[in-house]
Amino acid sequence: MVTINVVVVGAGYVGLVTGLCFAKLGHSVACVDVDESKIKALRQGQVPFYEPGLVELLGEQVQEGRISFHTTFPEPTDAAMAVVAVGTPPTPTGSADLTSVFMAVDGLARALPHGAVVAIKSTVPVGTASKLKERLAAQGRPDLRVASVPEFLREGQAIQDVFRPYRMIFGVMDEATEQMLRTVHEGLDAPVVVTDTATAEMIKYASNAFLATKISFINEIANICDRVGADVTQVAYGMGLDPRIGPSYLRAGLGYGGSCFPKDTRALVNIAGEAGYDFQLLRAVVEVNQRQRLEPVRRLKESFGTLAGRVITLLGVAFKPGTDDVRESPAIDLYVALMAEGAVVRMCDPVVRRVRGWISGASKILDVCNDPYLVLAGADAAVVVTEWPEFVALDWRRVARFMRCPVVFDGRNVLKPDEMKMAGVVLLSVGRGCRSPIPLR
Ligand SMILES: NC(=O)c1ccc[n+]([C@@H]2O[C@H](COP(=O)([O-])OP(=O)(O)OC[C@H]3O[C@@H](n4cnc5c(N)ncnc54)[C@H](O)[C@@H]3O)[C@@H](O)[C@H]2O)c1
Ligand SMILES: O=c1ccn([C@@H]2O[C@H](COP(=O)(O)OP(=O)(O)O[C@H]3O[C@H](CO)[C@@H](O)[C@H](O)[C@H]3O)[C@@H](O)[C@H]2O)c(=O)[nH]1
Repeated sequence: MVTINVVVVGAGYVGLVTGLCFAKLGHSVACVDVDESKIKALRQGQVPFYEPGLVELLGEQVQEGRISFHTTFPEPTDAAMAVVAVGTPPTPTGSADLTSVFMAVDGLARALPHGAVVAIKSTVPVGTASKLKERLAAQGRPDLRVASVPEFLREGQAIQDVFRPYRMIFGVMDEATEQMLRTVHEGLDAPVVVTDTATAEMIKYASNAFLATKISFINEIANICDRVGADVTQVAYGMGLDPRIGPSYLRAGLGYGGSCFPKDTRALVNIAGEAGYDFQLLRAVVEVNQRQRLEPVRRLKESFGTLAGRVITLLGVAFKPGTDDVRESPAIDLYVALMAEGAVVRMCDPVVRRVRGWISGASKILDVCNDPYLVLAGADAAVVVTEWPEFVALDWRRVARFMRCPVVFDGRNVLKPDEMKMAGVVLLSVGRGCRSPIPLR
């Protein structure tokens, strides 16, 4: 195999895991990040976020001497390929903010040797690779080759997704770039789709938008199930057995969160709008998702009458299990909405320790407890926001005894109704056929 020198710009979820993957494949990797504390931690073998298996993989590759961490570009570098994996957060209008991508590419323009490949892994609007090519040419670097190599990893299982991807998309402008990408990815066993860069960029957005659509669709079905007395978990199972539909992304609940689906769906609505097209379907997907997050507030209000003074415990703050990422977590919207109703809100999560939330127009740091029994004691209701196995495995009989009112809203449909009934819990769920308000003491 050929060893390639690779520079990875951005050492977050995507950059770090990608860098480690290339290192493991035998390449020599330099990771660059502007965040000094992140680089310092990585040099000490610490991963500044929670991702299963990453600390071990980092330790192994540092030991092998195949990966190094920097706060500035090694200038000039002999890297034949650079990967751009910096953040592309949403602007207030919902489109992707490309400031970090431009900074990264401008840095690479000064650092890379002749003919190197600049592979964009950040999720960027369709047409960005072409614009970056022009930007590089304007800086006297028409020789640099720009590619779009979107990333599809899921947080919480990032290593598995990067080492065993469902597919690899190589958006290229010439054959030499395709060849370089094939060489660098040699050893990964997945179908390769070679396209132009705009198509590759669209594959990324369309994939996320489609998965988000499945989620909003099943949440709509769930809301109807509640009104007509059907069980959405069985509906999803029955639907998913049809291979044309498939079982994945049909778990009804409090909707999607995280750093990608919310941002990328809004960005695609914007991309369409800027191209003169109204993406009606996706706009509805976004709207349904926003409404779904607050379903527990409506349902608890129906039952309690008012939430003023009620103690409500949110079980789960991370946007999904297996990560400490709280970006766009439904828990934060729920916290704010419950506080606005006058409730006393407590939060619990096995890995998140604190979270920032906008309360009454001010940004506040909110503490998160890691002992569910502590925050459930004396509570009037609990909401399962994140389906951590720790919450499913609670001694619910014990919990029901020491909650003031043993009401649990299962926002992820992970608790077993029969077991909860036996434990003495009043269970509310999403789409399992119980819409009528349960009058509560
Ligand atoms: N997180 C995911 O699951 C995921 C999956 C697929 C694609 N993506 C996309 O990949 C991109 C990165 O996402 P992430 O979650 O890894 O972000 P992140 O915020 O975890 O990491 C981005 C890193 O880039 C660094 N950075 C910013 N500007 C820089 C610069 N000019 N030079 C060097 N470093 C710089 C930041 O300090 C940060 O450490 C985004 O576009 C995202 O949409 C994310
Ligand atoms: O049936 C389902 C499946 C997921 N979710 C929610 O959807 C969100 C996203 O979940 P997941 O896809 O597992 O997490 P991410 O790490 O955000 O990964 C998505 O976003 C990444 C960033 O673009 C992509 O790379 C991945 O392919 C894509 O799955 C989470 O809030 C989940 O709770 C549901 O509500 N129901």
